[in-house]
Amino acid sequence: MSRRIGLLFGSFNPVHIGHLILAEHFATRTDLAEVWLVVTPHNPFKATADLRPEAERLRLVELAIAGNPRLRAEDIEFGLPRPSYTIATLDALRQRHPTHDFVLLMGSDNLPGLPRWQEAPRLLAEVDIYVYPRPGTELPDLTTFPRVQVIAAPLLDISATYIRESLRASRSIRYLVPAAVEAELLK
Ligand SMILES: Nc1ncnc2c1ncn2[C@@H]1O[C@H](COP(=O)(O)OP(=O)(O)OP(=O)(O)O)[C@@H](O)[C@H]1O
Ligand SMILES: O=C(O)c1ccc[n+]([C@@H]2O[C@H](COP(=O)([O-])O)[C@@H](O)[C@H]2O)c1
Repeated sequence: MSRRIGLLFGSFNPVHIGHLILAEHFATRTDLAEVWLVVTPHNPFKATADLRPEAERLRLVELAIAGNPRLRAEDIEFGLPRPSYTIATLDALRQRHPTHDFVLLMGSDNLPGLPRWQEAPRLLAEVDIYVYPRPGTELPDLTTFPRVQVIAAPLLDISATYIRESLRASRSIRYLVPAAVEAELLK
């Protein structure tokens, strides 16, 4: 039987416990065997003033998940054309891991825009998507998304932006990121 692998895409600038709690939740409380944190390189359409180099963001994810056999840091997008379209990443992952069955993980805030993603009809036809409800977003009519399943997950109201702001203001990031990540960020 193929292994079902959840994909959590993000800039992880930097990774924080919100990401980790979410990843661990899907890896241990759904039918997924593993969750891979796919580090997205720079999105050319987004501001980058305080974006750490991709290799550094990947290393922080590796530090954060060290010793957890169900989580993995994935750098496949570093070698793909930019911007990173999810369908292209999925194709590349399937080519590299033909026996795995990939599932997209995303917050409900992403759903309304999904039909405008690259090759959306093929993406929506080919892959299961687990959507976790996010406060402040309403779920659209799911009949247009037959492969979408809504799965509640524990959410923390923190973001990488909050971590970056805290660092800039020399405020504590203790417990907001794993200790090893904190040590690296404070170097
Ligand atoms: N606290 C959180 N709870 C649930 N999902 C989250 C949380 N923080 C981020 N995510 C989701 O995790 C994925 C990767 O997040 P991303 O790297 O963009 O982090 P972020 O913390 O939202 O970053 P930033 O503040 O820089 O925009 C995205 O789909 C994002 O919506
Ligand atoms: O494939 C696409 O066309 C596409 C368009 C927008 C977003 N995405 C995916 O959604 C993730 C979050 O996007 P964003 O723009 O909300 O940061 C991003 O890392 C991509 O994996 C993908």
